[in-house]
Amino acid sequence: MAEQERFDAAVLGMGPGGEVAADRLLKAGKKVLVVEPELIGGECGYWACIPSKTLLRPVELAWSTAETPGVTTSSVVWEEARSWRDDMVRHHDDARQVQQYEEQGATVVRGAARIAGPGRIDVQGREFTTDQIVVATGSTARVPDIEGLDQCTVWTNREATNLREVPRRVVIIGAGPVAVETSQYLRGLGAEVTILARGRRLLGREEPRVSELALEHLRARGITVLLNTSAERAHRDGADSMLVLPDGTALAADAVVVATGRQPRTQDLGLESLSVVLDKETGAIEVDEHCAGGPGVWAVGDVTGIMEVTHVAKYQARVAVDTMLGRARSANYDAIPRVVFGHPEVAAVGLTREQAAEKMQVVAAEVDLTAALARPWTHEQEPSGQALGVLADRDRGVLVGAWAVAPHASEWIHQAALAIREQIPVERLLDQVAQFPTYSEGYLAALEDLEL
Ligand SMILES: Cc1cc2nc3c(=O)[nH]c(=O)nc-3n(C[C@H](O)[C@H](O)[C@H](O)COP(=O)(O)OP(=O)(O)OC[C@H]3O[C@@H](n4cnc5c(N)ncnc54)[C@H](O)[C@@H]3O)c2cc1C
Ligand SMILES: NC(=O)c1ccc[n+]([C@@H]2O[C@H](COP(=O)([O-])OP(=O)(O)OC[C@H]3O[C@@H](n4cnc5c(N)ncnc54)[C@H](O)[C@@H]3O)[C@@H](O)[C@H]2O)c1
Repeated sequence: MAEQERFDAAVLGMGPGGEVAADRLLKAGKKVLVVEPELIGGECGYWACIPSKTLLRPVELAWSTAETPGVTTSSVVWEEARSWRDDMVRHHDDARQVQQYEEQGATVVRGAARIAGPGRIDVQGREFTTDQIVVATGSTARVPDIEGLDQCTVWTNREATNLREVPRRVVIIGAGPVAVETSQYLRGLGAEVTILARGRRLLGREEPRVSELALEHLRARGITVLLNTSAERAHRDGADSMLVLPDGTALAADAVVVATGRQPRTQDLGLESLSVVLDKETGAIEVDEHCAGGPGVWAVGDVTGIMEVTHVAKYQARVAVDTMLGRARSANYDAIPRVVFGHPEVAAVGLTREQAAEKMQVVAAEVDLTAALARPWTHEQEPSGQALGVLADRDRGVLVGAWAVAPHASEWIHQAALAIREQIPVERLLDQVAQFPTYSEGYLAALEDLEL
């Protein structure tokens, strides 16, 4: 008979969702099993958030430096930037993380977990029993079904964030956050970059105005953005990967980056042995407001397909574990910020105007930050394309959405997140006093323009 050990909880997958769940359970004194086939830190730590933000940083600094009088224009030294990225992804070595979890009392098992039945986990022939299972197995890149693409040099987020050499010509398929961020660091590192967007705009989840500004900025950096098109077929021609567009244009690339969304990792997990429901279209685990997928089973992060960002994975883990520990919480996905890092940053929170108009009498205002504020001019010499938009419910007099395209927007969007989530009346927000000269002052300018 196989070895059997009993645990209070088993965490399957140690990306940000799994890590927060495990940390919280260990702090509560629980006996915890953690299972991870690759590296503790997950996709986010090694192939997504961390390396992409690390590669964007030298690029944005080089671009900022060029825009700031009195500083020597710096160029990015690839080998040094790469070395910092390698440090940030821990050279794909998680020995310290394993040790830290073991020191906290966890049992760490390397391997792919399979659920053998309620409360039963199998990892490559080792069996464990547990009262609770937390599924935090994340997602993988979805590769589009394009004839001949398999003959090409195709990069998912994994190769794109861990590149060793910068390709000369890159074509990116997709127009979401991954495409917009990746295009900027590759461009800043010297590649010729073309984005193929199958829709009319970039960042299709955001306000059309956000898409317009993002497009302006990318094009100003020399990134080619082709809208309303995609690769119809592909083939290899010597060293070149060739993508053929519907109008017959053939694009040659040294690497084709697929940035076409994510696939929740629910296959081969043995979920059929539990009363868990998977979304028919995406395969994501359906969860209730406590992130429970069934009795004794919880799911957090990308595997739920709810909002595939790290801050949501971590939030869901807090909700699930607190509920498991008898302090029931319900997840509220209102007003969770969405950010696209780059130069400048794009940030948004709450509803878009189209979404809001279905539910309420909506009023909107947009402020050109370069016209309204001093800060853009003390930040760079010739600022342009920087704006803040706000949306309010006329009847309730509260904000329901906001977006910004400007430096550091990822940080100061949180003021709108707080106002929306807590439904702070616009009247009260108008009495806030933001420090001078900052981007935060933009809120007053935008709120004063709202015709409530
Ligand atoms: C290029 C890119 C950049 C991004 N940048 C950002 C960003 O800046 N900010 C942000 O908020 N979000 C960002 N995201 C999204 C973010 O990476 C994900 O939302 C986040 O990683 C989800 O965390 P998770 O814990 O659900 O899963 P993951 O990070 O995917 O981790 C899941 C873990 O489960 C493990 N696993 C898989 N199968 C099994 C199994 N059978 N048994 C046990 N373990 C298993 C995997 O090996 C992995 O370690 C980015 C995504 C991409 C692609
Ligand atoms: N800063 C951040 O927080 C950050 C950064 C990167 C990614 N993420 C998250 O990671 C997830 C994945 O991002 P993403 O940009 O890959 O996905 P996405 O789902 O946001 O966008 C996918 C894009 O690919 C296009 N597409 C899909 N299938 C296609 C096909 N067959 N041919 C051509 N185009 C196709 C879509 O039209 C869309 O533009 C998202 O949820 C995103 O929010 C977050």
